[in-house]
Amino acid sequence: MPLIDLIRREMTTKPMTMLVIAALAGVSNALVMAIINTSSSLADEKVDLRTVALFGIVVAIYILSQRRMMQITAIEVEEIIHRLRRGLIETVARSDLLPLEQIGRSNILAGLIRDTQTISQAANILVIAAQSVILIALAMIYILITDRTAFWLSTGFIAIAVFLVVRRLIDLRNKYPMAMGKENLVFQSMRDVLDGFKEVKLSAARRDALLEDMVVVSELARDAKADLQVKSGNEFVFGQTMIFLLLGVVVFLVPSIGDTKPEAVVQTATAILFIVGPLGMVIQAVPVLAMANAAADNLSRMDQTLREIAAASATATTTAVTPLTQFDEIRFDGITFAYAPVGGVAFGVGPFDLTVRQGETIFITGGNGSGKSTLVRLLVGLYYPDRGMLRLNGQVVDRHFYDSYRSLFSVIYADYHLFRRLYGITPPSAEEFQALVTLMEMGGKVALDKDVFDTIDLSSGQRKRLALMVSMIEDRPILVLDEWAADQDPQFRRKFYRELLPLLKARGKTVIAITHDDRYFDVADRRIAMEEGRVVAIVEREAATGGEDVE
Ligand SMILES: Nc1ncnc2c1ncn2[C@@H]1O[C@H](COP(=O)(O)OP(=O)(O)OP(=O)(O)O)[C@@H](O)[C@H]1O
Repeated sequence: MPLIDLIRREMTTKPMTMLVIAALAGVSNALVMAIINTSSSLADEKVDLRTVALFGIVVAIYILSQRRMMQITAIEVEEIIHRLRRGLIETVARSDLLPLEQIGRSNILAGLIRDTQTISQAANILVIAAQSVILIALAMIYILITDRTAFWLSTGFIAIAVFLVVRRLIDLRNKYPMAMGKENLVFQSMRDVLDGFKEVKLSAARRDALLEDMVVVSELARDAKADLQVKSGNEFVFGQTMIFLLLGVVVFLVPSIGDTKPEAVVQTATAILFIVGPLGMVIQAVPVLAMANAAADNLSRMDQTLREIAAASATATTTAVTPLTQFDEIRFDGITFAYAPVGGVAFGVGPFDLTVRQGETIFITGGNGSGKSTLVRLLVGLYYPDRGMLRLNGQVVDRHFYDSYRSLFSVIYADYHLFRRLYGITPPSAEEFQALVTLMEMGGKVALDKDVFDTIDLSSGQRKRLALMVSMIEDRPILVLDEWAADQDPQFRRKFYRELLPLLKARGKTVIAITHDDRYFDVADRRIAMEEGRVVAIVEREAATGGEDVE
């Protein structure tokens, strides 16, 4: 069972310790019942102080052991979930981009948020159910000592009830993952509404269509889950009915067979009444267990997939990566790459035969979908070539060297993510940061407190400037920019091409920029023109178009 495997694999408290504490709580709970039961049947006699003292001790043991049990469970479960989350995030961080894109963000988030929460919420119910089992077992022993006939009848009855309930619940087992799958779809729709909120807000037609779609998936999830709850509820009622029948048997049938004394009937009936609650808990816990099990299964399968992806990436992330601070030359020899086919058609790029030398400013140009970003992803080591050789300073870059290789690049993707913190980057001095703010014309817009920006709520052009500032602080040998200037105003765009790129070049940086700004093509040492995944021209030092760079 995935949940049990998960708990056994991850639990740090010894199972024996758990068992002893659970048994203590269960036994003390049962003893409370036994003392009350025995004393109440002797109600006409004088109160025995020793019994009262024993009662007090047993209650104290119950309080201590039950609290300890709950405490251990809460801490253990949250620790397991913490480690699971951490493991998943670490594996995600070690994985390669392409397979991660295929799993999809929604699925990874569902695992990280919903499934871990399901397990966390189930933990207490499961502990109480486990204790209930102990309690039921002890009550049965009590009944056995009190009256054999009643014991065998009760055992038979409970066995049949448990068998029937479990068999009916097993039928429901496969429905849990299905219901969760339906909920995943709701989760994706929710993300659509939240991520696309601005688009949704502006179009009533889009909003209505999206909501309609969401209502359909939500209704499917509702029906699947309600169906489960109703069936689980029926099982609960069925289980309780079995108990009532059992009580009936003990009270009406037991005295007429065998030689059971009337007080034994009372004691047995009281003991059975006492286990009504625990039996209900066990029955209720079965669907919870099934849900937590499905969640654990989902998590372990995702963990397994992610681990396989991470292992296949075979990069050196497990060992410390020594960042490369310089290079002479990167070479692409006959490199090709193709995406997995979409609709039967696979987009491929290459073969590329290219060289990037230290200090060069290179532009990559071409129409939409011509493969520029794909080339950049190959260049910075996010995608691995299907064929061909990647060489750094003449040495072949094999997969084990990719992490070091990637450390050459600072990249601002078209869909870049701006972090509020300078994660993994040594913060600049106040003077250095101020100089950057002035250079990027960001005065009064952003401040750096140690390694945290006071805000990243900026205009899209300003956010791009801030991203460039971060790259300059990061100070890696190669800066890759994907249409960086696209959302800059004409003046700053001009500054970018005419001042910033030459400045970076003067500082010895290699810049590779995807651009459509043809009036500035002369800034590049080389321009690589692409069409349909292939390089169609390499233009060395283009002539300036002449005239002012006015847009
Ligand atoms: N993650 C992906 N999975 C499958 N195919 C993809 C993926 N990303 C891109 N493609 C395919 O690769 C082609 C080239 O995409 P790419 O992003 O490299 O183009 P581009 O030249 O950068 O375009 P643009 O100027 O529009 O940014 C696309 O037309 C698409 O068919």
